Amino acid sequence: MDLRNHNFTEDQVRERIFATKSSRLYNYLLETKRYLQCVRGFNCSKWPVRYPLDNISSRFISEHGSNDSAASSSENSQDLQRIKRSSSFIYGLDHQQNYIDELSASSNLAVLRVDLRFWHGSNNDLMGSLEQSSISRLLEESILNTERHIDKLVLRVADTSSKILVTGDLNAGKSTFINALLRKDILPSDQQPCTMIFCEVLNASKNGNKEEIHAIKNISNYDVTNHSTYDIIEHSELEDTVFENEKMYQQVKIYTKDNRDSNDSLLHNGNVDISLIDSPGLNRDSIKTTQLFARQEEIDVVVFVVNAENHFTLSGQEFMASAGKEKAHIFVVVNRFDAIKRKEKCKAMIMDQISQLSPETFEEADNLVHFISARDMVSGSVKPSHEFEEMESRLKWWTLEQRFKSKLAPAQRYILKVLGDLAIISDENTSIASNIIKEINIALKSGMPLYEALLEMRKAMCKESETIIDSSCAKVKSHTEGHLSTTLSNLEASVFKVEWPGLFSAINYAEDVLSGMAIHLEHEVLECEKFGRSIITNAKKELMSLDKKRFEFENIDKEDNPSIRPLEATIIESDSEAMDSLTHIGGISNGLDTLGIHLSDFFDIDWSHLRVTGSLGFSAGSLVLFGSKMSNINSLFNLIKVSTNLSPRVFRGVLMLTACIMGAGSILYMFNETDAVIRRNIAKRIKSVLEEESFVGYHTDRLTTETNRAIRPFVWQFQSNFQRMVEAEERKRADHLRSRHLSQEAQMFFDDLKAKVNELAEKVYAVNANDSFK
Ligand SMILES: Nc1nc2c(ncn2[C@@H]2O[C@H](COP(=O)(O)OP(=O)(O)OP(=O)(O)O)[C@@H](O)[C@H]2O)c(=O)[nH]1
Repeated sequence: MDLRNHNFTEDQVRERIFATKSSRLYNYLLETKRYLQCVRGFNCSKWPVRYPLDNISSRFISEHGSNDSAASSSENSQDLQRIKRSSSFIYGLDHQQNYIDELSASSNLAVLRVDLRFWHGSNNDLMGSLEQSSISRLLEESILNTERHIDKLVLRVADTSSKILVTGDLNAGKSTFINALLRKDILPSDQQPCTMIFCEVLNASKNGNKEEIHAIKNISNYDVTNHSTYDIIEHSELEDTVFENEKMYQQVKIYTKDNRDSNDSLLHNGNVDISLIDSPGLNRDSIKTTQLFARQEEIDVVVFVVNAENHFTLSGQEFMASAGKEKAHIFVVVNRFDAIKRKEKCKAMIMDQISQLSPETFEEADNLVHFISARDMVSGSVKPSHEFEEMESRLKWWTLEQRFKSKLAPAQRYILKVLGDLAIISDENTSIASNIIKEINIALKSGMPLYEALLEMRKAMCKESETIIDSSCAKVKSHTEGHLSTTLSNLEASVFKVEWPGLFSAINYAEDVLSGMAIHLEHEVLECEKFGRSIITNAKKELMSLDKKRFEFENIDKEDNPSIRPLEATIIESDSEAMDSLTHIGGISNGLDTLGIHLSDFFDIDWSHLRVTGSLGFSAGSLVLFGSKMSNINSLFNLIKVSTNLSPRVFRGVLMLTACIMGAGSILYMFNETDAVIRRNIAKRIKSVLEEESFVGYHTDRLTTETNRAIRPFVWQFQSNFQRMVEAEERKRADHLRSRHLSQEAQMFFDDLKAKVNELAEKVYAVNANDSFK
């Protein structure tokens, strides 16, 4: 809609255009901030946002608060082009050098640079010294700073007021000039240089329509609605405060009413609230502070008051040169012109100075340079001169005009720069993500056969390790069982070597036989234990050779599994422990330990057949036979059978004779066979005791169990080594899958961001902030 066709005044048209553009830029600023927050959130929670390394500068080049007036259409156009052509880079997991090379060809980031003051070196060193996570953290900080700056710009775009800074040489008449604009004697003025602090004059509407003077100690905390952030002073105290400033105030804000018509008033002109800031006169102490003040973003216009009698002093020249860099145009008021006699000469000299100090201002001199006498206007008692009126209307026009440049253009320019950076970052991250996905797909595909082979190998080798332990235990079992059973069967033979000392030492002999058999048995048990150890040693060797095969499994990266120790090391460390577990503790049998010599050990009595044969038996009549063996008895009965054909008398005689012979034979036999009887009886008793307590079974079980126990930990370790290898492979695959998923997410996120950034950039570019009437 063309507003000029609707009978609006020029100011109204300008204001409406300004309001529309402000509102659009306001929303674009918020949208840009949302994108930054999204990138920051993505960086924190999902994906360390990759950063073009050639944008890491050793000094943080802050774009914040940069030359607002330098914002130009051509620069914005360049930013837009930068967004459109933001290039893609090749980057992969192992392509860091490639990455750096490619990056050198990339466009530069304008705002989202990271601060790397601590780093001095080449990009190659950088990759070594800086992890991706550190760069991401720095980027996050940079994004946060950018968001904070956007917050400031949002406030600035939303702020409808404008600020005019009035500065100039000492005693040039700055305070008088402001009073003249307000038609009020509000600021103290003196012939002596007097203003010590910045005094801002604002419309009372900004303070709930109350006329008050706020003296502020800490301007950064100042809040007009919070009384604790300032002191209210009376107008009568203002002079002392401004001239002496004993309480060290940083700034004074004077809220005043301008009862004039809005067309006449500068403070409330119907469209924009304008505030005027009186500053201390320029000298060596104040010039830096005033330069800084003038550079502030909220200062829309700088009015430089020159004393017509002095022209531009050195301080004035210095200020003009420095302010000209920030604000190309300076509104120059040459005051005290009434005191000049040769006015044209004075004008020419001052114009000459301006042409050198600020050519832009000189070019717009009709609008921007005015020769006046402010003192004539104080209190509004006098009708303003034509020059003063002209200056006043030009100042109002210039202030409103400048708002486009000072408020909207920086915001527009800043948004385009941020969007340009986001486009470059999006491109880079999309490209990196896509390369990561490709590499992961290759790694997953090529790793699959290896993984399957590993699983297969684990299955076979774990089975083999179980076989080793089972066959070892089976060998120990059968050996112990067989060996100890044979030992028991041949127990008598084990003491053949014990010498028979004769009948009178039969007890000693029996004791020797008993202990000899016990020693023999223990020796045989030890033999079995020794056999068990040899089996364990073999089993370990077999396990070690299996473990070597595991360790040498092709392509398995040992560095991935640092926790897996070769089995050999563990076996060597625990060797003696494993062997000791087979050694019996205490005696080999409880019964054997308590077994003593019995009287029956000396007699060969078989109670089950009710027969007694022995060394001392000799009763033929009672059919109880002594000192004979089964062969004797059989002979006797054969003899009896033969004798049944004899007469009773003869038979009795034969019987008696036989008994005598047998008795004598038995005595003789006793002398000859006692050692064998003792051995036999003791062996029999030992066997019976050992059978009762399952001697063979006990030792067989013990050695089998201990063999199992000695080998089992190594089998477990071997199996767990394999398990860890498999788990490491599975972890690697899971990591790959996770990174692929993240990379896919990142690819989509940055693709989407790039599209949104492009779209927004077009809209921002379409706001012609530099031209208020288009
Ligand atoms: N002749 C003449 N004197 C003026 C004019 N304007 C101001 N003065 C006088 O110049 C002196 C200084 O005026 P101020 O307004 O205090 O000057 P200032 O620049 O604010 O002074 P500082 O802030 O202290 O540097 C006063 O005595 C004024 O009366 C003018 O237009 N003509």
